[in-house]
Amino acid sequence: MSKDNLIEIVNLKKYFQVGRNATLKAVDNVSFNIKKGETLGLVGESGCGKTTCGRTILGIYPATSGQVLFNGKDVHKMNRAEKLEFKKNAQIIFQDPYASLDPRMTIGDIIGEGMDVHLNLSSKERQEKIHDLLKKVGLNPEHGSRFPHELSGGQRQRIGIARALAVEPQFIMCDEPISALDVSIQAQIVNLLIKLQREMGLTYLFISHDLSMVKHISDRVGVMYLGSMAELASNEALYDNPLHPYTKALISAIPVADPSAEETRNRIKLEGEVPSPINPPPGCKFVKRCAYAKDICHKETPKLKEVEKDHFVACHLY
Ligand SMILES: Nc1ncnc2c1ncn2[C@@H]1O[C@H](COP(=O)(O)OP(=O)(O)OP(=O)(O)O)[C@@H](O)[C@H]1O
Repeated sequence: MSKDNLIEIVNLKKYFQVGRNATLKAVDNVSFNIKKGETLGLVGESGCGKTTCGRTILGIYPATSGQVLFNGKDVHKMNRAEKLEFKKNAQIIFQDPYASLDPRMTIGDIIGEGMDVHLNLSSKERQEKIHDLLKKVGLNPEHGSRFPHELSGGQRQRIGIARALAVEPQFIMCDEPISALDVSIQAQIVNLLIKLQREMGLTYLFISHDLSMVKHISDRVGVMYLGSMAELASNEALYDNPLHPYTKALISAIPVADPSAEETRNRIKLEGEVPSPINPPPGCKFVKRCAYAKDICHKETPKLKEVEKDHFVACHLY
């Protein structure tokens, strides 16, 4: 394992058994790394496997096969003590700031809960840390005695962030952390995450279907489709020089602010529905979402390969 990597994911599969005979391949042989201190964005249409991938990395779901190495240790083979340490080091920020905070607990106790398990603090230290965290995420110490229903959506997501930070993690999986928020609040939350990352040296997996927000926050970006990685590259390479036809289509659909530019730009239409991951199309699974499909594209789904330095793509055309 390279010492630059915090996380290495090798041939990860997460299959769900649905009904008696069907298998849903939510994550199907995915490999990538997350470097220390970077943000890896994971994008793709609804149901492509982003959340399942993140949850399997965190060990919330057992892997069907493959490995997730965190600081060189396999997350799915850790003993009790290692698991406890991993739970402290790898936190999650949830999509829905309304459902993810216990309405019966005060904000202070929500933030303090993880500290009680993982940090050995006196009650004075605990209180001071809660106050510091509230300030760090742009709230006041007085918010600590309030309940979630007294706060706005943006404020609640700030609490979700403070809760994740409370146990001093190395890694945070941000699972669509802004999609339930008003557009006006979304940039504030993303900028807060960027600021905290710089201050605390955090590593993020940022899951979203909002390609412009992912561009804003990520160092590298992976594009998922039907449980597979279509393309993985640096932020600049992916947005300025997308190689996979599917990535090209997704990027061409990003809304632009200028209506006159909207008329002239070359939008690649994604026709029809995403196929079911229970019954993906035969041959290359990307074929239904590929504007350039040729005869060769009916061979099996190609593996992700490096076609330019640090630019990986799974496509027969390369
Ligand atoms: N516990 C589960 N049991 C069975 N199928 C599941 C389970 N969780 C997810 N799936 C299926 O796995 C596939 C991937 O789902 P997942 O939530 O990971 O996608 P996603 O890309 O995060 O989508 P979204 O953006 O809508 O959250 C979907 O077809 C989903 O229905």
